[in-house]
Amino acid sequence: MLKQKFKAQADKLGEEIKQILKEHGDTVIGEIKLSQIYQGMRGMIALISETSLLDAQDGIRFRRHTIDELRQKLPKAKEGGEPLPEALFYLMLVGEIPTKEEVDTLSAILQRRSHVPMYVYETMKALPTETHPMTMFVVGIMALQAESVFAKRYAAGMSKKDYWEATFEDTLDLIARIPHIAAYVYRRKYKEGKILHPDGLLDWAGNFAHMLGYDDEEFKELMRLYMVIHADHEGGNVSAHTTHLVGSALSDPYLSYAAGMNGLAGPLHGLANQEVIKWIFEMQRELKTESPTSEQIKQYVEKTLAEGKVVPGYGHAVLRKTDPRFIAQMEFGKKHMPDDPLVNTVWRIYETVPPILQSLGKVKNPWPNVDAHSGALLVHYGLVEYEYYTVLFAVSRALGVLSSLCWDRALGMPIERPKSVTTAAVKRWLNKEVENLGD
Ligand SMILES: CC(=O)SCCNC(=O)CCNC(=O)[C@H](O)C(C)(C)COP(=O)(O)OP(=O)(O)OC[C@H]1O[C@@H](n2cnc3c(N)ncnc32)[C@H](O)[C@@H]1OP(=O)(O)O
Ligand SMILES: O=C([O-])CC(=O)C(=O)O
Repeated sequence: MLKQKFKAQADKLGEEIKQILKEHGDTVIGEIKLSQIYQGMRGMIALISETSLLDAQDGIRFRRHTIDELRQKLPKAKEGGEPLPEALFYLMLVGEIPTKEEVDTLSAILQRRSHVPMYVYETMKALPTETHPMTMFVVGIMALQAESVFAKRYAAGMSKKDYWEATFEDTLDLIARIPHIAAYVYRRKYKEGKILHPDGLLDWAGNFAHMLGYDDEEFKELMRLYMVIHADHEGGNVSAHTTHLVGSALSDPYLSYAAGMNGLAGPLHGLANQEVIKWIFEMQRELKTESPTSEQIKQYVEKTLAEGKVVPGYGHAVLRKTDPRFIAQMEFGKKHMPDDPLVNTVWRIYETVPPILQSLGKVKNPWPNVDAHSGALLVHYGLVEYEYYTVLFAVSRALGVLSSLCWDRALGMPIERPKSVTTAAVKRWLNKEVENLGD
């Protein structure tokens, strides 16, 4: 059983960590420059996250498997198709690639746990329809928090040794229920509240596509790919770090995930996926063409920069090459919609933007990230409501941040509380008025 398998892996790793710390706990792993504490802690190794690891050149690896490898090795809904996101969740939790049978069992477990109480829908319904989909979504998650096993058991006096199990239960419940909340947000906001019933025979992402109202088999494949590639990006990104941080106070998985998703809703992070399509639509409107030329794109990019704005979908805090998640989506586009004008515009932007950003001399990574591509694929299938795109990202990110939270509690991670200092304290230290920074 998945739970027992996870616990056995966690116990094994817990022992190894104990030993590592016993032998090497005092080993110095690097030095911190003053600039780093003013500049977003870039490059500082400060966290442990077991589910994935980011390489600046090669991109994300989930348990050492690249996106390419996952697309080949993970079980699929159909021959030659995209990997099943449940399989990635299993891999992140247990560290092993599951068999198709194991994934099917997990899909069935998620189906069984997917009931969302009526009051959660009523809470979301109370919001005006103009409310941003991410706000509606997080309100839904917060309403659902009343269901938390962790919160109930903690209130009843749960022992530390059981935290992992309560977190595991909440994680499975949340992953099962999140697509239902997300689909409700879409149908309520954009489809006059006409809710679609789940299809119990479909996998997690296939059923999500169905509940959104997209039964095209190709769209279901896109959802499977989308849910895999957005799931995790090691531990330091805003959504993963926030979920981990809030969870470290023993806030339950509902509270922790909701907190992380409020971070995902920022335009420099997950909201960039809506900003990209908004920016392209504005460009098309302004230039009065569906397919702007490279020269027209160049001028529009220069205008964007002159207005003091960022080019959405480009740049990254860690990556220094084209995001392999962008490439995976480009491959999907080449296979399924090579002549789509909007998708072709995204590819022309890819040829045009990097040299312009490079020429600024300050942008550390001029290449596209995951968000530069995702919207165009969705528009192709008719999902044009770009304000909704970050909710899709949030559904996927649940797989990574919640499996990480299971690891946090299973490994007995403590409350996170780094030290901060004031600039006055920095000045006192630089002037040698005090011996240690922070005194
Ligand atoms: C899923 C994800 O979260 S992926 C990221 C999604 N976000 C985006 O696509 C938004 C556009 N990109 C950006 O704003 C940035 O590249 C970030 C937020 C992703 C990374 O930020 P940083 O690590 O600070 O980037 P970097 O060190 O390269 O920034 C240096 C300078 O280049 C600028 N810069 C970086 N990327 C861009 C860009 N795409 N367009 C214009 N300027 C940029 C920064 O704003 C900064 O300018 P400043 O010194 O005047 O403040
Ligand atoms: O790694 C980051 O900082 C942002 C990102 O691409 C992600 O979270 O998917």
